[in-house]
Amino acid sequence: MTAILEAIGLGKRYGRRQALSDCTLTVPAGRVVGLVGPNGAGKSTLLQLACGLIAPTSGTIEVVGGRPAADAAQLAKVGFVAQDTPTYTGLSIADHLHLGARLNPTWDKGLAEGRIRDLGLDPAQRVGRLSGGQRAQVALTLAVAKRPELLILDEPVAALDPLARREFLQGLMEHVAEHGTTVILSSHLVSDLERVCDHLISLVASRVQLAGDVDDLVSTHFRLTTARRDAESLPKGMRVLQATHTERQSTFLVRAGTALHDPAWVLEPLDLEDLVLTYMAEGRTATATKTPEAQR
Ligand SMILES: Nc1ncnc2c1ncn2[C@@H]1O[C@H](COP(=O)(O)OP(=O)(O)OP(=O)(O)O)[C@@H](O)[C@H]1O
Repeated sequence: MTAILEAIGLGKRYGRRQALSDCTLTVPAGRVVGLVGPNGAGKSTLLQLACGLIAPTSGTIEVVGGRPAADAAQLAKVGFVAQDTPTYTGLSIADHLHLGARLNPTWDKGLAEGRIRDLGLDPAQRVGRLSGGQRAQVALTLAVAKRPELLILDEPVAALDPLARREFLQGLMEHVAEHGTTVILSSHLVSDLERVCDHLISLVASRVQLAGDVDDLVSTHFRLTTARRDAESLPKGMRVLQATHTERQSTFLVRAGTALHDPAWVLEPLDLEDLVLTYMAEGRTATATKTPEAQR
């Protein structure tokens, strides 16, 4: 497996606030990676460290074989669309494309102009007059026309309506299919991620809680329903993430390394949304049980 991002003990602290802690992570190349986690979990911090906008306070990070933003060649390998899809409101779309061409040695003029045309946008239009969805598309066009090896998108669809979101993600997937770009995409919309991602990273309370291929994660997580019993009585090797009980019945959300067979159990696979929410809830409980001092 070729890694496109490798972090070892990566951390970022702002004064007394730890934004990211002890993050050790390998992101395989050629994937569309979903980054999830509750507000303030450290997603933007990790993405900004990956593109070199901020420097770590501990540990190391390498992207596409080098230190983020180390030099012009390294900058050219990574495309980044920040959370607020920044653009110059007073400039036209064509001005943005000219700027992109001047600033990026690997600029693909045909790709940029073709994308704007396919979107039905007028290059003479001032970007400040575009809708949020159209502005997001312009920002994505600027990032992909660099022809980066790694494309980092920080909640690019957060402000878009469901149709604009679908179109944005469709455009992204078409680009990935054609150019093989690795994408890391943060979002709170797990159903969107479920459609486009094949690898998932979950951050909770500044720490990596879960990382892996979506297929592997989905095939090892289950909802298990049985006659009422304690979690401790389940076989070893099964990790119980959540347990609920009625008078007669127990339901466990579990992670199991091997296939589960017991005629007394009803097993259902967890979809990605259930899985993500279960881990988030588990992370919240763990954080809540820490002392306030330990959380700082
Ligand atoms: N420039 C900064 N100065 C001080 N604290 C910061 C700064 N940037 C982020 N933080 C803090 O670091 C933590 C992680 O923030 P971050 O923006 O990475 O979270 P996030 O997971 O992207 O959140 P959201 O989903 O709300 O966008 C938060 O507690 C935040 O307040």
